[in-house]
Amino acid sequence: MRPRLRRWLDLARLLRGAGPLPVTVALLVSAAFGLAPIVFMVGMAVLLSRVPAVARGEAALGAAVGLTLAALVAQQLLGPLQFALAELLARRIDGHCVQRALRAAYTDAPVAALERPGTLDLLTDVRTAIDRASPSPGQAAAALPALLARYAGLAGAVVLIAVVLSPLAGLVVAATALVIRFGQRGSLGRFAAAWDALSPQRRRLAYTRTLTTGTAAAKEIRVLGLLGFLTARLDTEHRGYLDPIWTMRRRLLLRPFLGFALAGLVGATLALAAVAQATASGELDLLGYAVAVQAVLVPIRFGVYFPEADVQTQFGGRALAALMNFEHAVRGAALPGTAPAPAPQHEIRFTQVGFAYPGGRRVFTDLDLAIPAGRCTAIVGLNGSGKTTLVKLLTRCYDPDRGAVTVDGHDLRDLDARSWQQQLAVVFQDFNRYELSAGENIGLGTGTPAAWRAAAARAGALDLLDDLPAGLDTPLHARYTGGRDLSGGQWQRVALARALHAVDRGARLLVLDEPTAALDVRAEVEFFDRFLTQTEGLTSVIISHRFSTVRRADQILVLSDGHVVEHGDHDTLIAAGGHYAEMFALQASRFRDDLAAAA
Ligand SMILES: Nc1ncnc2c1ncn2[C@@H]1O[C@H](COP(=O)(O)OP(=O)(O)OP(=O)(O)O)[C@@H](O)[C@H]1O
Repeated sequence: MRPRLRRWLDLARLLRGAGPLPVTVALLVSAAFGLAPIVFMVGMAVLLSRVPAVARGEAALGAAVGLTLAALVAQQLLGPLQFALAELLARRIDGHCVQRALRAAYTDAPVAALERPGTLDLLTDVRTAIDRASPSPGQAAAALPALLARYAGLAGAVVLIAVVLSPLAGLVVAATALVIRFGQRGSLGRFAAAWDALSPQRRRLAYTRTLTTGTAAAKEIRVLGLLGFLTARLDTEHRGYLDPIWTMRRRLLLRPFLGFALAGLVGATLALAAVAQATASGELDLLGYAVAVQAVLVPIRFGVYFPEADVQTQFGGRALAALMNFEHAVRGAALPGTAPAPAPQHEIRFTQVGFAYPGGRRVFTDLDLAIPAGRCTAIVGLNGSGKTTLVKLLTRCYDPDRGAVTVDGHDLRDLDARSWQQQLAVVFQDFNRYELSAGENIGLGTGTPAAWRAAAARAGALDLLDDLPAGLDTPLHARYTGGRDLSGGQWQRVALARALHAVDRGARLLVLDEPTAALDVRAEVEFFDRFLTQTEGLTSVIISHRFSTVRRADQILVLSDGHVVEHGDHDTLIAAGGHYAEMFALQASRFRDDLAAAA
């Protein structure tokens, strides 16, 4: 955790994101709001000390009355204004923080960095704060002017006490206020640190809550009768989280609060005793007495938490620290390479590639394979053989820890990751189903409706689009008015259209990871026939665990346990009578049955 002073400075620096004018106005309003009670105090003291003159309505007191009333009105008006300005600053600053988090997560961060549990935790903390489920960095920074108001009030009161009573009394009162204040903040800081340590419990609880109250698992909860199990689970998670919180509250907040309240009482008693003694000895006239008694009470208010600032600065400050640590972590892990990536002209080659997921077992030890440019390569293998991991290395979600992936002899690690990824059109196995219109799901911010329809036609998704209530404009989720949800196979066609649209826009390597897993048998056959014709001349890689569907590919690589165990075209592999021939025969008989059933 960053040193305390650094964290305050980091927060103050965030204020720049809100623009100079709102910040200046907020600081001035807060200073005035903090000093208004002091002005009111002096005005009241003047009026109290001249009660008979007030009763006679002497004009000489008009200034005191005016000042007192102005201070009273200012207190009433400036409070809400300070609140509104804080909200404005917080919103603006949080907007900048969202940009920073997005930039770090999606530009600087390779997927490998995002999958590290520590980094993921930081990102989750940032997201929770930005969603305002806990105080945000913007709220923390916007609370700084509110703190200024409090300290301006304290400074005013201390000056008054020093002037009317004695500098020593002013010092005692200031010291008492600051001891209570820093003590309370310290307790809050320790509470926040202990709260952080409970994040695994908090996440489990949040997950169980979402599970029980969301729609994702509603079907299974009903049909499998999981309500009792989940309710008990929710109860256990609640206890696991809330019991330690309450213990911490008593230990870290309540007991120190009682101690500091006692310290405040002692300080105030000493100050009031000094007021009594000075009054008795005649050193203090009525005006001085009235000022001192009110001023002594101001620092006592430092014995409570400031609802407008404390939780915000404490927890929002931690969220900012999480954001800064996240930026640091992903920048440190950024993929190397700056050279612009060439489009593959000759081949992409994996040479002696080794790779293991962080903390996981080794997926590849010495993987060797070549993907010729302008041809279709199919990679087949059983579940867990490493096919998707190969796609992740090819798309530079990760870099290998041994060996190299090269494009026409250029090591991918020397190339700028973004420029390489711009050459790719990819449908991942777990591709995203965006809650956007059908057209936007294909174009994702690029192209025209005509281009989307052309890509959809090639992906076999045109009938599907024409069947939607508002065609390309139909939102692809039932929760939106006029929206429509799609079946797994229909979504897969939309994802294919998205990839083919990317090819139209200049992508030079098409990678499809299990593109037909959700299609029925007839659609799968159709897809491959159409796909190979339409992508002729394009470098394409198709991953599948169905051996029987990729036989028309120019080259088939059989992956087993992280190694290419066979390669060649379909006829060569069948003639070889190895693993491919065996799996093909096994799956093809099933495939024929399914096809016959579909026909
Ligand atoms: N993010 C990850 N972290 C740790 N291990 C992983 C991760 N993703 C995959 N693995 C492991 O890597 C191995 C290869 O997985 P991969 O997903 O590449 O296989 P696959 O051939 O694509 O399988 P499938 O056909 O089921 O999609 C498996 O043992 C898997 O458990």
